[in-house]
Amino acid sequence: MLRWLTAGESHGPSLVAILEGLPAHVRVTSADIADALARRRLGYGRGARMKFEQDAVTLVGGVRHGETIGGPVAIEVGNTEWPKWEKVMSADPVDRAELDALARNAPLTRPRPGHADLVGMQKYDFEEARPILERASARETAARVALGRVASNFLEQAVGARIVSHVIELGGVRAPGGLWPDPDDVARLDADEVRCLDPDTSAQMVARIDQAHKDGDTLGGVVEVVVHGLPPGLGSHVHWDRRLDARLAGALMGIQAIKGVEVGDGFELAATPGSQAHDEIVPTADGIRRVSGRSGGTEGGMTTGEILRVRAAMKPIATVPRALRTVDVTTGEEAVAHHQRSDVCAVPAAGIVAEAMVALVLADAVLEKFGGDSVAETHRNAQAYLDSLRYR
Ligand SMILES: Cc1cc2nc3c(=O)[nH]c(=O)nc-3n(C[C@H](O)[C@H](O)[C@H](O)COP(=O)(O)O)c2cc1C
Ligand SMILES: C=C(O[C@@H]1CC(C(=O)O)=C[C@@H](OP(=O)(O)O)[C@H]1O)C(=O)O
Repeated sequence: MLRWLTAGESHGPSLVAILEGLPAHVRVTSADIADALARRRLGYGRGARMKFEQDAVTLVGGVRHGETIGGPVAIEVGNTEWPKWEKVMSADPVDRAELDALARNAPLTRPRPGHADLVGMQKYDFEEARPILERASARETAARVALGRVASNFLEQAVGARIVSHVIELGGVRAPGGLWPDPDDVARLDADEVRCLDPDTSAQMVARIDQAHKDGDTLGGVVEVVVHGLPPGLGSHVHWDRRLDARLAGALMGIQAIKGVEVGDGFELAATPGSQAHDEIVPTADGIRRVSGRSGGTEGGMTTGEILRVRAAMKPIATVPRALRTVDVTTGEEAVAHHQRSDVCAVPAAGIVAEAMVALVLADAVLEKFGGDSVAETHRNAQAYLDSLRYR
């Protein structure tokens, strides 16, 4: 079983992440993790913080000379904004007068609609939103992306699976259907301002972001994660919580601002007659295959061995520059929500986070099926299983 946790606040000294249960000899370096984190910072429409903050990666445990050694992998991602927040976010008590003198520490009593602010204050008994928004912030996704890179290195080395994501909709602009990226498209996608495969759609998406920026508004969209090279039989039909599609959906919905998930053609299938909705099975020189990929590569909660395809819908950024109505909780009077700075759109970054979540779920499912205390053992077990399928 693969277990993982993250901790840390948006303006704290660092985020920390632990991945436990990975076999030994997974090749991974700090440069790999820094590379994954750099991909998460890409994307047209992100706010000022992405430009002046760096992700400072330290591999704290579980890796020696570029390979995992079987113990928990611990990663620290430093927040380079920390010096400005040292007093406001200090773990130890700080003199009250000193805190009151800091403009940065002004109490956030006008909770922002669409954020965890208000309900978090009610639930955790705080008079202002700072302690809530610090942890609710999607800054935390940097820690997930760091772990996701370790998981995706494992997947590639153990079973040869490779993950890629792309943006298929942004601010209502949709890419043409049926474009599924290949792992070799990653560099091209990363070079595109909105990580969209189709250049014309990409230009329209960028124009839509510019317009939203001018209007003091924000945008959401849809990302698709595509995985090539998975074996059939990850997950199981036998129980709801072992179904791979349920596990993927839960992991994707666990990303900040994700409000919908589809597996394969998802909602569109609901409107399609059965004769055209399923993937027919045929014999080929490559073994038994499906002629289409509408199901998204799962049947009965298990991978089919075809391309896995899942989508996640992100709501528009909730800190809207043209601030929304709220209540000042100190007076109970109507007010406008806090706004300092914000992303106009973070859909391209959400795609990188979605890749990480999918990698973590799949790495867990691979280990559940094939086990192994070294990557070579996982690989041998997977290969023996694939060999046994030759006639099925
Ligand atoms: C990569 C990424 C970046 C985000 N950046 C912002 C941002 O700059 N401003 C903002 O208001 N929300 C941003 N969000 C979304 C909020 O974190 C999220 O909406 C908020 O925590 C409330 O959670 P909920 O939308 O899941 O209810 C971002 C989300 C992601 C995945
Ligand atoms: C810092 C990151 O994203 C942040 C996520 C976020 C939010 O509310 O979720 C709000 C913004 O932070 P701030 O309020 O400090 O400007 C984003 O910059 C990051 O992704 O590394």
